[in-house]
Formats: sequence, C-alpha cells, structure tokens
Amino acid sequence: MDVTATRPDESLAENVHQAVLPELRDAWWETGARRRAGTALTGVFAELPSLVRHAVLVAWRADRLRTVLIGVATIGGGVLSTFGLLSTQQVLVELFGNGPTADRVRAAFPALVLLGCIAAVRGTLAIVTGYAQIGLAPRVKQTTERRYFEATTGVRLEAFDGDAFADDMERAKTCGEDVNELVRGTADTLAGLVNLLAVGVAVLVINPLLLLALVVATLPKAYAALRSGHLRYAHFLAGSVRRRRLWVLHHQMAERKSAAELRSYGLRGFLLKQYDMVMRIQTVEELRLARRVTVNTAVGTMIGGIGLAGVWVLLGVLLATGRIPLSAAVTCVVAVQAAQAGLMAMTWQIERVYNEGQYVRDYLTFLERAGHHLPATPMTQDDEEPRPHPGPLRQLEVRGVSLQYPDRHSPAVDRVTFTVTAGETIALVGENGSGKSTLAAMIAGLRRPTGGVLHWNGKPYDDWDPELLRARTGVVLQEHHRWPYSAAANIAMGAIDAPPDRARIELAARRALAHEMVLDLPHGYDTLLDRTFKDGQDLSGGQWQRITAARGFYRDADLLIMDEPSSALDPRAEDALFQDLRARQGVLTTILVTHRLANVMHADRIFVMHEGVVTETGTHAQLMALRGRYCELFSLQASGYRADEP
Ligand SMILES: Nc1ncnc2c1ncn2[C@@H]1O[C@H](COP(=O)(O)OP(=O)(O)OP(=O)(O)O)[C@@H](O)[C@H]1O
Repeated sequence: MDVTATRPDESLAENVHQAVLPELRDAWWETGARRRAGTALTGVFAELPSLVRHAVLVAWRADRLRTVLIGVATIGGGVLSTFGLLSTQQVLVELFGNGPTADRVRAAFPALVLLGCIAAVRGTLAIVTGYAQIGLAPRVKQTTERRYFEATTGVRLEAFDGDAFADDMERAKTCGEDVNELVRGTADTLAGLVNLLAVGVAVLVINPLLLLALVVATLPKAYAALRSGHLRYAHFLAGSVRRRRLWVLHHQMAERKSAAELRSYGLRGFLLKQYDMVMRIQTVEELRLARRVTVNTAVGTMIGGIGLAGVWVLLGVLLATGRIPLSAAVTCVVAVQAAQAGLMAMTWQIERVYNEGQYVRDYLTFLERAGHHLPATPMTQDDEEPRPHPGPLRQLEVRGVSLQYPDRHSPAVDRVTFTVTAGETIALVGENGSGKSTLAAMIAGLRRPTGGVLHWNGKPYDDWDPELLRARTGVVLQEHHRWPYSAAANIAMGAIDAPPDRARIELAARRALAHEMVLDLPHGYDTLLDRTFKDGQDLSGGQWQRITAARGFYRDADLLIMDEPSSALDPRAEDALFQDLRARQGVLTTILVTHRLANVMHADRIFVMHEGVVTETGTHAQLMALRGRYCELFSLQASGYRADEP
C-alpha cells in the first residue's frame, strides 16, 4: 500500500481534476466570484468605500458606544501626530539654535514637555481603542453569525440539493471572524490614513517637494503589497471545492462514525491516497502562489528602494544649497521614515480590508442567495397579515403533486392525486427510489412541490400559518438526526415550544418501547446521548430509532408521517410501534412509508408507487386480489418467512 506523498507535479493537478476526482473541477457557480478575483487593482479602490461602509454599519449595529469611541480615539490620535512632528521640529530648531547649550536646552524645554504630553495622550488613546475593540469583537461576531445561522436554518430544504448552496455556505462559515477582521482592518486603515495625513501636513509645511518624493518612494511597494493580497484571494477562491473535499476526507478518516466501516472494508489506503492527491494539488497551487507573490514583492521593493534613494538625494541637495535648515532636514528624515512606515502599514490594512471584504462579500452573497430559498411566508415575526390557524385536520388533499429534483431528468413524484380523511391510516409502499419519501416530505411541508398543490382542510398549505401547520404535523424521518442532548431532551424536542413535561416524555417513550431502555442508561432520561462528551453514551441503531419514534409521538400531532420508522427495530419493538399506530386509526391521521409490508395490512388504504406515480390503490385485500405489483412484493416478502415454517 503506497501511502507516501510524491513530489508535486503540475500536470498531475490537471489529471486529478479531470479523471480521478471530478468534483474538484472548477464549478460554474464560482465564475462570478472568479471574475471578481481577477478585478484590476483600481477595482480594489472602487470597492473600498462600500466595504468600509459595511464595516462601520455592522460595528454601529453591534455596539454604538464602542464604535464612536474607536472612531474618535483614532482620529484624535492621528491629529496629535501632526502636533507631535511639529513639536519635534520645534525642539530641534531650539537645540540647533545659537547661544550657550544650557540656554538652548531651556528654550527647547516647553516643546519637549508638549511632546511628552502628546505621546502620553496618544498612548492613552491607543489603549482606549484597543480596549474598545476587544469589547466590540464578540458583539460583531454574534450579530454576523446570527444572521448566517438564521439563513442556514431558515432556508427551504431544497436549498441543500444544489452543491452551489453548500459551497456558498462553506465559504461564508467563517463570517464572524471575517467581519471582525474587516471592522478591525477598517479602524486600522482609518488610523493609518489619519496618521499619514498628519505626516503629510508636517512634510508639506517643511517642503512641498519632499511630499512628492515620498510618494514616489512608497507607492511601488504599496502597489506590490496590494497585488499580493489580490493573488492570495484568487488562490483561496480557486481552492474552495478542494478545501471542502479535504474537510470531508478529514471527517472520513478521523471520526468515530466511519471508523468501523473504514477498517472492515480496508479503506485506509484508498482514503489516504485521495488525501495525497488532493494535497498534491494543494501544494502545487501553494507553490505557484508563493512564486507569484515573491516576484511581485521583489519588484515592488526594488522600485521603492530606488525611489527612497531619490528622496535622500533630494534632501541632500536642498540642504547643500541652503534651501532648508539642518533642523528641518532632521525633522524631514523623521517624518519620511514615519510616513513610509505609516503608508506601508496602511497599504497592508487596505489589502486586509479588501481581502477580508471579499470574504465578507461571500457572506453577503450567501445571505442574498439564501434569501431566494426562504419560504414564501417569512419565518420571522414581522409578517404582513397573520395567517389563519389551520385547525385540526379534517381533510388532506394531494392535487396533481409533482417534484423534480434539480439536474434529474424525470420527476421523483409525478402528478400524484389523492385525498385523506382525518383518522385514516395511509401507507405508501413501492420499490427503492419510487418517490415515497419525496411525497411524504411534501405532505410534511418540508419540500415544496414543483407542480400541483397540497390542501389542508380545503385551503392550500400556503394560506395557513406555517408554524401552526407545522405544529399539527409530526414527522419521523428515515434519516433521523442523533441530537447530542439528553434522552429526555431528544424526546421533548418533538414539541420544542412547550416546556418539557417528564410524564409526557415517559409516555411517548413507552409508546415507542424506549422507556425501559432509557431507564437502563447510567443517568436514565438525563443521560447525554453523545459519546464525544464526558459521561455521554451511545445507543444502537434500533435504540436511536425508538428515541426518534418517541419524539414523533411526543408531538401528538393530528397528522403523523412516519418514514421507515422500524427499519432497525427488533420484532418486539416493531410490533409495539405498529400496535400504537393502529390505536391512532379512526382518531388521528397517519401516513406510513415502509418496506415491511406485513405492517401495512391494517392500513385503510395503501398507495403503491412506481417511478413517481401511484400505480395501485386499495386495501391489502383489494391489492392482493388485483395481483399487481403490491401482490408480487408482498408474496415475495411473505415467501421468505414461509420457507422457514415447520
Ligand atoms: N435530494 C435529492 N436530490 C436529487 N434526487 C433525489 C434527492 N432525493 C431523492 N432523489 C431521487 O428521487 C427519487 C425518489 O427518491 P425517494 O427518496 O423519494 O424514494 P423512496 O421511494 O423513498 O426510496 P427508498 O425506498 O429507497 O427510501 C430517486 O430516484 C432518488 O434518487
């Protein structure tokens, strides 16, 4: 098994892109972002105002007091820089003046005291700014991340079907840090700008020619730094799919969930090889970036160095021709060095603002795209008109409902029509991929049909209050989530808006045959169901399924949709579950999706699905008499049992 990394090879990147890992190819949804990454540097400056505006707005919304404090302290510190430089010059003028040394020192004393005071105030302002920034950061992070999570949890389920959304979401997931960096970068840029203006004013007062020379000396390096930032962003952008792949590989190789299967199938070598391949591309790209950045910086530094030499020559000429006094020349050297350091720092800050700004743009784009996936009715409270309460279910109509997944040729569900009356138990059966779960998800309101409409008590779903409609529907999903909370919380999450009720939790657990099993756990209902935490416990697949069924029962909904609720249950638990479901018959409505056909014999009606279409409808007896697909599937399953009969 060869698990060693080989030397980076640029053609390899292409091969792997094309043949081995097709998901690493460039994706269409990144085209717009790539174009942005390729923007000329003038575009950087064109974008800065809007980025700065965004940073200020976010900071203002997060914490007004600290935002104002940072702004005032930053501008105040910069203004003091001008006075600092002018005081320095005053000190030098006095020290280089005529007369005995003691007199000259005495004359310079007031300016020296002023210089000391200015330094003390500037130091204090810097401390105030730093302290305010520390307080601002968590608030900015919360404001930003909360919007992100509101979007990720609010979008319709369909959003997750396209990989473009997943990619957008991945790029925006560090938004809390990115926006904070943008805010910090903006504050530092403002500080740099004010400082630079201060130095500029001081140099201008001494000699306007020096200001020109200063610009020539500093701009090439500044341009190179900006360009390098640009290259880094383009590199980051190009690698987003690769990073996602690496992230997935990390999880596959360093996670408890996959550990057993990884070993039983001997997948170690395969996964390590994939990791090596992705990392080889990563290395090639990193080296390419490093080369471009180094060349860029070297050229900028060289031209900047020539410019700086020019400044010193000019200063020498001015001094030699007596056009400026020695004290002004010394102040000028101090100012030039301060200006150079200031401009470089500011360039770095502009680069930072621009780069972070791109990540923040990704975040804003994600929010905008997520907005297109939000339900028609806003999930927030500021809805225009409160929609009516749907009331207890009397009748559910599925009218010509279809759903076509993106990038699929044929619909998963194709113009299905039927009506369910309250109290009925309906079973959806059919072979794998026939559309049962998709139809169940639409009835549960988790997915919107791409055709047709669903009616609750005679009105389309959209006409009712969505939250109240959801509250009347319980869903037990085939792919249930294992929530890392206590057993009690896992069940009580079935009706999250109500305060948890222990008696109700236990009743729901008993109905799913989970009560005894939970009591056997080290801390009973308070046992944390996650092994990765201290004192946490893990459950078997079937035990998890019992907890999931209990969660469904806890909701006590008018309409209970159960998608393969017993696939991992032992016969006793399965029997208990279906007995409980039978008790609902005639009172509450149940839609059951299952492959265990023995469990649907008691259903009021059975819908047989094939390639998205309902092909047969009836009771068990009617469908058996029909001798169609249902009869065939049922007989096949039953023969497996009969073969073992004595
Ligand atoms: N998120 C999705 N994106 C694209 N296609 C999907 C998605 N989910 C399901 N499909 C496709 O839709 C069709 C119906 O899937 P569905 O899960 O509804 O079938 P099912 O009858 O519940 O299958 P099973 O018995 O295996 O659970 C299948 O061809 C499936 O590949």
